[in-house]
Amino acid sequence: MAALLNFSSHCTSSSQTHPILPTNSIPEISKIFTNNLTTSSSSSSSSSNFSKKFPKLKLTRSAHPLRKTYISNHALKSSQPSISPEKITSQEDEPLRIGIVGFGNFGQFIAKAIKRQGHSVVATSRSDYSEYCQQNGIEFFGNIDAMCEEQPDVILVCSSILSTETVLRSIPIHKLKSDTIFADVLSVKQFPRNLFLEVLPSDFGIICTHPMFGPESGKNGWDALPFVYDKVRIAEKTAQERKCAQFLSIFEEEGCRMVEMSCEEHDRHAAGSQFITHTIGRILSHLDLESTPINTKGYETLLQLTENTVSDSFDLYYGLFMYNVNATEQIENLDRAFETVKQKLFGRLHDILRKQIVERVPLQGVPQPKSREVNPTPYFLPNNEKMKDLSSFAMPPPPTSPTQENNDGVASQPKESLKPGRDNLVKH
Ligand SMILES: O=C(O)C(=O)C[C@]1(C(=O)O)C=C[C@@H](O)C=C1
Repeated sequence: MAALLNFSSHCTSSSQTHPILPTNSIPEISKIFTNNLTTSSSSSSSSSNFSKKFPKLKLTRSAHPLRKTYISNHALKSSQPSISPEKITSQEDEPLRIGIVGFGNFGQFIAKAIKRQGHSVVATSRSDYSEYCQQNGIEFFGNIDAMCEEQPDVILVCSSILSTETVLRSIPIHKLKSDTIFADVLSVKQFPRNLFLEVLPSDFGIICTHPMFGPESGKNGWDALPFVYDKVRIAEKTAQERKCAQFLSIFEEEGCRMVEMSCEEHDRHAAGSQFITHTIGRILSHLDLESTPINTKGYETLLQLTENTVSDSFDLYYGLFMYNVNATEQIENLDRAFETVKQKLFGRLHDILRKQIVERVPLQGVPQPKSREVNPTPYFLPNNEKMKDLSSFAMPPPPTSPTQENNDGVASQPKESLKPGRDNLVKH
């Protein structure tokens, strides 16, 4: 186990090149990710009545009459005492200062909403985004140390799944306020939760989130799009709790459907939905599908799915697989499902063929033989006469003359040129 743990940290650490995994080690690695949950509280302190606790949010919600808050079992089961609304947020709360670590597409996409909601953003990234930040009212720092000196209330990790551990371990934690909240937006949830719990000091807050949309699917607004969150470790009745509520209100105010859910539950659902979607998209991309003049709606959907999937990085897809303990099972389910479908098709074909061969049942719609022929030849096969010389029904009969047509209307080929195989089946 220890060796495997080392292996797991190697997998997720600095270099982004991972050793090729022996297939049989994948379930073992999956177990590590689930078993390594030592201190996870995975709790949600509040929750059963989100809107009561956030009167400010209620106002916005009434402007969206169709919006519903989905409260998961996880949230309902929470045994934590509820807290009076005034202790959670107050109208006088200062806007948050949010530090985004990893400022690629996704970081920029989230930053826009944070700004729209009146909070300030500082950002850092391996690449230089200073120009973009200057144009968008964001302070950019070329190194993470300088950004942490700004002491953001929330550090929002927007790195890729594969680089998150390296990024997290490079943050100079001692420069931050002791009640800083760490949040992430990864498409997998148990992995960052366990990592945060392992690396961050116990006073630091932890909230794991997953906006179930991105720059493409959320480009026309976030209304009714699901936003999953798990308040893994937020100190109750403290400024940290208020800041956490303010942070969540960004997404609520943008119109998201807030879904409080444990990281385990998220990963189970996401493996059966997002991971399957990306897998089908990746498979289809290998078919090089092209638009035709007669596309059906369904086909258009597949083309769109393929395009969307391949425009995401392969690292994202690999992350969805490698860092979700449920993904391997889904690949296996998919394999089985494909086999079942093939069996259904070929099984039926086989039944028909056997009926013809054994029970001599003629195929519907196929011309019946002349009455003097007692035993009609199965539709697929050469007639009995011609079968005499054949070692296999795949071999057509020897020609009587090089170009003479046989009874089945198929020109015979000279014997020497015949090889057993699909192309030599008698066709009608
Ligand atoms: O909108 C996009 O660009 C996305 O690809 C979004 C998408 C997805 O659809 O799988 C990708 C990553 C996020 O975790 C959530 C959703």
